[in-house]
Amino acid sequence: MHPDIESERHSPSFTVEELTNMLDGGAQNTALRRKVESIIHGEPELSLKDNYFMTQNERYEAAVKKKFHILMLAQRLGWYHGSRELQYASRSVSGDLGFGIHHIFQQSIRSLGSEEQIAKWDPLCSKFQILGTYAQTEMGHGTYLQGLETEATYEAATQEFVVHSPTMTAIKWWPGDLGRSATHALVQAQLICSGARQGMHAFIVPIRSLDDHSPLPGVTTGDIGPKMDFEHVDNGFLKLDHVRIPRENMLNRFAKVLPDGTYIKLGVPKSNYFSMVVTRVEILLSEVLPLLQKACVIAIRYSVIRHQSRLRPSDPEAKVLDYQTQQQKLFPPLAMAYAFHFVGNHLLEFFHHSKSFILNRDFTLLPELHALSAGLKAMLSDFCIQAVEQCRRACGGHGYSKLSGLPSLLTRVTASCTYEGENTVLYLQTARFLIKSYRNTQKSPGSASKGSLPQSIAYLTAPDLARCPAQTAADFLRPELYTTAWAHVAVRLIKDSVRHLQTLRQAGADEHDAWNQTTVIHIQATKAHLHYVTVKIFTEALEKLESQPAIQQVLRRLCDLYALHGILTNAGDFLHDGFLSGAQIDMARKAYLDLLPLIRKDAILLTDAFDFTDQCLNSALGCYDGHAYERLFQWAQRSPTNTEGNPAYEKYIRPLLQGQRARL
Ligand SMILES: CCCCCCC/C=C/C(=O)SCCNC(=O)CCNC(=O)[C@H](O)C(C)(C)COP(=O)(O)OP(=O)(O)OC[C@H]1O[C@@H](n2cnc3c(N)ncnc32)[C@H](O)[C@@H]1OP(=O)(O)O
Ligand SMILES: Cc1cc2nc3c(=O)[nH]c(=O)nc-3n(C[C@H](O)[C@H](O)[C@H](O)COP(=O)(O)OP(=O)(O)OC[C@H]3O[C@@H](n4cnc5c(N)ncnc54)[C@H](O)[C@@H]3O)c2cc1C
Repeated sequence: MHPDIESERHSPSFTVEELTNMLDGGAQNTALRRKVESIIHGEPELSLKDNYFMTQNERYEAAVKKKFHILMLAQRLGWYHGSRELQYASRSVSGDLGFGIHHIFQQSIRSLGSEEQIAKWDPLCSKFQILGTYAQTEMGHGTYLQGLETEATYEAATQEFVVHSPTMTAIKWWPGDLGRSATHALVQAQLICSGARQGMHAFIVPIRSLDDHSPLPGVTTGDIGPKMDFEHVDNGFLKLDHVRIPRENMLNRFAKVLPDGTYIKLGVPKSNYFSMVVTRVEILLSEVLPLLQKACVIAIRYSVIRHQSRLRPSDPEAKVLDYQTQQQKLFPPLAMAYAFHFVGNHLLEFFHHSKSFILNRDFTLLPELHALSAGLKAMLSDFCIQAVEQCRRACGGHGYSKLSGLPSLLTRVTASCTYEGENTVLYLQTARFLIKSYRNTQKSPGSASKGSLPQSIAYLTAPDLARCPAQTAADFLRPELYTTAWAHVAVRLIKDSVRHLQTLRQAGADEHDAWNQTTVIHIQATKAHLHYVTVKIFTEALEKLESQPAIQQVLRRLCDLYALHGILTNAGDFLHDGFLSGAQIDMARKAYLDLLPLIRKDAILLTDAFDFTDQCLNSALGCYDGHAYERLFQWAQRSPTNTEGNPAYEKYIRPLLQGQRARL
């Protein structure tokens, strides 16, 4: 153990194991996770160690090999499909597995299929007798689903749908697991029946032979080529030329087509968008948050073994984590990593609660679920991307080396601002819900349509203070004070959004122009709302930790830091109407800066609590024992740049050097 990191673990103010258990949802889960990890790390086929040296083809093959190997292990050990064991196995290999979108395919069938369809397709998915992709995005449209061009035209005579890509821009582009793996695609296409277009519906289309994997007649498919990352996934293209599928292959929980072509709607207009809600919720905890947590672990561990410069001329060189600016870089990401753990869990709970109603065609909770999941997906992924980059930069030159693990975390998390809905577009969905809801509160008291507000926006009608009562820096460490402050700003900005819309409308702009010309303002309001939501969820989660005071205290500091960091980086919004004065901003800043050294004491333990194994972190800088330099040196020796000779020397460098010598 490196003494610089060992000393950080000497006098803990809380029990790391207890915090790990809490993050895992109980000690029995921690024990199970560790058992699975030890099995996974005992299998050489499941090692991540050569990942940084692989080509795109090698990454894909390695990911498929790992998936295959894990499935064989699961069969042997009795880990059933969807079990916790398999989730932990995936975490152990950092999700670096093939067939991730097969899971989305299966979940989409569960959300959009009837019970009979689920009974037919679900076991095939669970047993990997078919491999699926979720094929929605096209070359020409990803966001605007009404603009999708793929057509599924019903033919009553044969009781079949003819699925067709009529243009170049209709080619499906991006779906994961499509390029080289999938045998079936869940194709989102415009339904045309009895001559009428009915909007986007989901169809199961077989695309590759189950015998020899060749594309089926009418199917042109392949991989879309090199990407920024996600090299382990074969994102693909799919062109369909009048491919025929039986009527039963339209997923019909929310709509169906009768044999004679009559269209029957069973849900609300956007029911078929439900699969996206499901995925947005799922990816936050499995694919986005762990990347931020790992970046924090790596950067904070490295920052206690990295010495650079002196705090005082007479001192030895300081650990870089002792510089206030380094703490300012790394502790807000750490606070986010904890905040988003609670936010993700809260969203998951709300999702499970709403899902059963929605599947039974009670859509009362859908608008709130959609608005909350879309907004949180956008905000959490935006913040995680910024925070991972901050962690990378906090590691100086070594943060630019792939061997640190940080560049891969960054390029992977970067995709999350685009997939499952581009973030701007998702913020605007939340904005639409906020504005509609706020307008609803303004209807006259007797109006029939004025209902009670959904829980996440109930604060819109709560009594509001015009001025923040804080008189000292310590006041800013009161959760009710900063939660109220965020509520005040969010309500003011939402009102402002509505006012701007009204002003433009009164000036003669039509509804759509007025919307477009105010979208920047709506996004500002939406972000304030989401700040409020995350602060509120974090503070409420901590209230429940009364029985673990040491953990409550250490997390409370992170919660305070998260809330105050948000206030200070958006100070203008709080100063705008005089809710906070300049003097109060100074108090908030003092409270914030005073938190940094307190968090500093526990920083390593707070990262240890995430309990990522060294194999899973796969970082030369971030290992538990702190021996970063030794690992960097050893790992660099393994690089093909050092092991495979240098053909450029023979071809160019030698002739160049020898040619120059001849002329000397
Ligand atoms: C191992 C895994 C690693 C990770 C792998 C990542 C895999 C990635 C997969 C994918 O990316 S799959 C493709 C995902 N694509 C998207 O998310 C597309 C984004 N676009 C949309 O969601 C929608 O089209 C839109 C942006 C919401 C706009 O749609 P549209 O123009 O048709 O609607 P609007 O007119 O704006 O709104 C109408 C109305 O509908 C409500 N609404 C919209 N979406 C939903 C929904 N999902 N659920 C419920 N309701 C929805 C919206 O609130 C409006 O309601 P009202 O205000 O009219 O009441
Ligand atoms: C790694 C990765 C994996 C993916 N996996 C899948 C998959 O498995 N299946 C699948 O179907 N798709 C997948 N996708 C596609 C992804 O879902 C889309 O790329 C995404 O939804 C964004 O759509 P787009 O590309 O059309 O962006 P565009 O909508 O073209 O975005 C371009 C710009 O236009 C802006 N814009 C668009 N509409 C509006 C608007 N109404 N108001 C304001 N601004 C707007 C956006 O904010 C953005 O700045 C994947 C993408 C990636 C990167």
